[in-house]
Amino acid sequence: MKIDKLPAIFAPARPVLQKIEQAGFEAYFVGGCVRDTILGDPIHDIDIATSAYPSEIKAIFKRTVDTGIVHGTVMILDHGTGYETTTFRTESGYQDYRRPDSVTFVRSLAEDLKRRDFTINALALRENGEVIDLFDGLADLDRHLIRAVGDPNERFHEDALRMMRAVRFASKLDFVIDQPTLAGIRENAPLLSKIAVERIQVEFEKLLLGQRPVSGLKDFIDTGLYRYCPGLVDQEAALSQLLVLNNWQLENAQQAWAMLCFQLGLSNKQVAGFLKRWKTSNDLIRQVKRIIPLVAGLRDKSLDAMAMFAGGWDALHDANQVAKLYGWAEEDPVLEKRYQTLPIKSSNELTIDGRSLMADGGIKPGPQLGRILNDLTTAVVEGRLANNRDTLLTAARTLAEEKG
Ligand SMILES: Nc1ccn([C@@H]2O[C@H](COP(=O)(O)OP(=O)(O)OP(=O)(O)O)[C@@H](O)[C@H]2O)c(=O)n1
Repeated sequence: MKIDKLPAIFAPARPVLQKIEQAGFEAYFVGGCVRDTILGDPIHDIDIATSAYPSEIKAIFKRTVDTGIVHGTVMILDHGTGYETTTFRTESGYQDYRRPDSVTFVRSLAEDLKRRDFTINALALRENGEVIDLFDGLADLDRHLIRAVGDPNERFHEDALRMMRAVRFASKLDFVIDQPTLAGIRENAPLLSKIAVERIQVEFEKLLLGQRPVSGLKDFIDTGLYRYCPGLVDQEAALSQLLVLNNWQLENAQQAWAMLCFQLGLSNKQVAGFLKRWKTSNDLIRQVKRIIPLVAGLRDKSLDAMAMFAGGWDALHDANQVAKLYGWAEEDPVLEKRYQTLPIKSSNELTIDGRSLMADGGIKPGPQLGRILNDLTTAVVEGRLANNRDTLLTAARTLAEEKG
């Protein structure tokens, strides 16, 4: 097969291949960029495979960065764009830089392609648009099939993360996993426990955010992969409940993890522990902890002004997206209007603060000051007091007398 017109993103990359070829080596576009070109999906980055060793690439190009030299990867910098260029290799432990000795360089493209994970990822593309398809990857793209290249057991022993990649691609592309490949996952699932959690996390998140998460998740559960993921071993029932929800579509990582934590029934305290085991960022943990009470508020129809104020718009929007899965969401514009009509959206907007309560309201410093400030904030958010300086100072004095 020959692609007559490559997507525009390849235009500046073609001279890079030509230059490597002119130096006497082979070079091809490989991996996701070829798959996505044929599917007509957006392409994020262009990977190159070559017969040249990293030192040889570095001799050809002036500007390179050693991004993964032990794995044979050098980034070529060309007119502001980086191209990851990797020497043909056979290996186990893709991207696992703790195991650099698991790589063997080879000089043939066929050797390289046959150690790749799935047939749809084992296509190579020449600079002139010709596709090299040694394992029927084109037919599998056509029939929407995820199939290991050669023996699934061998592929999963080389890198157990590939089992997570299979379920991720099933969700992301809305493809089906071929039976022998699925059987291979079932058999080798325990190998996942050897894989760094950070790598599993990336794939699982992509699964949850894919086109058809329910299909990837079904395979994730049926093959037993979930047992080797942090905090999920006892959660088959809760995970399976997700499969009966209409095919859902989430927008971002915080929604995905909030949905998962909510579905698992985790308290806000447990959320932090669970997500730490998954090694997500602290920022994500903070966001999820804001979203979950809002989802519960939508479920219980108890979402009041103070809850919306405390959560903020971003968390509220995310919570509504999660609530959609369960049929608890409010119409987006209705929710937005409710939020927009809050008298204030942040405590910065209050016409008083701790300092003015002391200076102009005569309130003494101490815990009482904090309590009064909280009461005033709530009263303004709930529309019981106007956000007017004199009104609030008077109310503060009354509260101070009451609280004595
Ligand atoms: N565990 C892995 C990881 C990657 N690959 C090979 O390396 C290519 C590039 O991998 P990567 O960039 O991680 O993923 P993509 O397939 O490009 O997919 P995406 O960009 O959507 O993540 C894959 O297509 C596949 O040929 C592999 O065989 N085994």
